[in-house]
Amino acid sequence: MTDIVYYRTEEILKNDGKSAEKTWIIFKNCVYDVTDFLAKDEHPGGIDLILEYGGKCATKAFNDVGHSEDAKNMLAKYKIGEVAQEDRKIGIAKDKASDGEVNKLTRSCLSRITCGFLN
Ligand code: HEM
Repeated sequence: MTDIVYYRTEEILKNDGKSAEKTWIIFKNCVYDVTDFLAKDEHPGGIDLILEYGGKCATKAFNDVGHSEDAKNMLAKYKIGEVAQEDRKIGIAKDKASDGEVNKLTRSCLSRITCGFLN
């Protein structure tokens, strides 16, 4: 089993797709490097919508659109790690839409790995 990589707020924020080449977004306390997805230019909602959340939490925006399971599966492929525990309730990582979701004790191991995508 691969160890989970935890990222600090400071590092996530840097990868905003503007000041850095990489675009990372946070979804449900997990970190996704969506640089390659953006390079493909295949997002039906356009690149700019995603870039707006570069380095930040996109959970609410992503959920509000009502993305399909296909979209969630697509996103899952870009996961690179999780937000560090100590940063989950502060700053850009503050994630009201999914507070503590990754670590809910009632979740199965599988759901932790998939970041809740399967339930
Ligand atoms: C990298 C993460 C994302 C992936 C993989 C993704 C994927 C998709 C996919 C596959 C669709 C087609 C409809 C569907 O299957 O649900 C879609 C539509 C859409 N997405 Fe995303 N999306 C992402 C992030 C976002 C974000 C952060 C926003 C911000 C609001 C957004 C806004 C939209 C909108 C508005 C549509 C509808 C476009 C239309 O119908 O014209 N997406 N997305």
